[in-house]
Amino acid sequence: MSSRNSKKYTSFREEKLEKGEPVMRYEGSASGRKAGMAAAGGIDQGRMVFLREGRERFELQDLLKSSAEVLGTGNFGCTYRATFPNGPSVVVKRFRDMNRSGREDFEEHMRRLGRLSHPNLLPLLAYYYRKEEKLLVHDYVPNRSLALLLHGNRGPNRTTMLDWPVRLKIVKGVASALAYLYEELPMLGVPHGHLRSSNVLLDDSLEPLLTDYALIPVMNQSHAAKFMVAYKSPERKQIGRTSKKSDVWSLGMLILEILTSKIPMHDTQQGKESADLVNWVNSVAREEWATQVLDGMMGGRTKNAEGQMLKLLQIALACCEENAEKRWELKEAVEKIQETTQGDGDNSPTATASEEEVDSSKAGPEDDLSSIEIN
Ligand SMILES: Nc1ncnc2c1ncn2[C@@H]1O[C@H](COP(=O)(O)OP(=O)(O)OP(=O)(O)O)[C@@H](O)[C@H]1O
Repeated sequence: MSSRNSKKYTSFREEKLEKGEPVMRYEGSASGRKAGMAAAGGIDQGRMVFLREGRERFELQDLLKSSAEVLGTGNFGCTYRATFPNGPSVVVKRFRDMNRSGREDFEEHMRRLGRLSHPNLLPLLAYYYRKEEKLLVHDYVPNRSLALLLHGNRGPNRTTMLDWPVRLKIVKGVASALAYLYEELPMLGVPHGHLRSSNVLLDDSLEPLLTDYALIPVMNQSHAAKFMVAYKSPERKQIGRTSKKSDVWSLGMLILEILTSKIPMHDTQQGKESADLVNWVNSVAREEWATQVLDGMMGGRTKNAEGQMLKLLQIALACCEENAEKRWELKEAVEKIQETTQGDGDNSPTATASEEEVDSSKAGPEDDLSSIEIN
């Protein structure tokens, strides 16, 4: 390295950091996706702060020495899976645009997030603070994300894993975690802020675990405005600001995605053709919803399944109401979702309906929906 270069960068890794590129040392795996965290240098000041009792602790140096796999590069930085020799895997997410607050406020917010505890929230295990960059550490969730299962695997696995009871369980779990966030973080303008299918992870029993929640208060505002899902809500476009109801809109979009297996517009790459899910559903005649809108791969029709799917579709559309004033509060949306199966009895895949029962459950979506009030 020339002296000019060595003056500018003390190492290859710092050069990468400065250029805003993901920093890693490739170890020559066939896919090129295995990387050593060892090279993630330039982050060796500061300390790793753990937020959970009873969890195995490690230092930043251990993390840097672990073997790491890049899970993806999202809008905020790179996300790695780091595996310790004889230890568990953790996920380390690197954020560069997280300087909205000073260190004290940042740490206070992290402690607040560290105290959250809900079966459908992925706990924040630890964080690392450096002015230029923050690391957030969570457990690795082997089933990865709902986005991957819905859109990344069109094979037989998707049919068997994401059947209707599982999708309903995911919707209910997400709703319950959101309700918890709203209760615990009433001081936040938008308590989740980035609800999308890649931030819904699935545990071994396919229970949903929300991640990337409550980060708006610490994200640089311009970056949040450009990339966070809450900022894509109609009110942000109409009146230039988000509100507590922005998460309700995101929830509606997520439910539409779950029911149709189509990717919402805010999640598609620029230039890639896509349909706005709300407009698309509304463009299909109601009598056709069961056959044209609902993902046929949900399969396993139980006695009441189709009626429940259509109820949930109506609820999702109500959550996506353009006018935020008229849109439900989160509490109301969650109640409607939890009521979806009320009085329907067993919804397990074993309670499969006979052909006749399935046919009769198709008898006019409006009949099935008459019991829910929208708006
Ligand atoms: N704890 C985790 N366990 C397993 N997979 C995870 C975990 N956290 C994130 N992922 C997956 O890693 C990939 C990259 O995540 P990342 O958060 O960087 O990007 P994203 O969710 O696609 O976009 P965004 O940056 O907007 O959140 C995604 O597929 C995500 O679902």
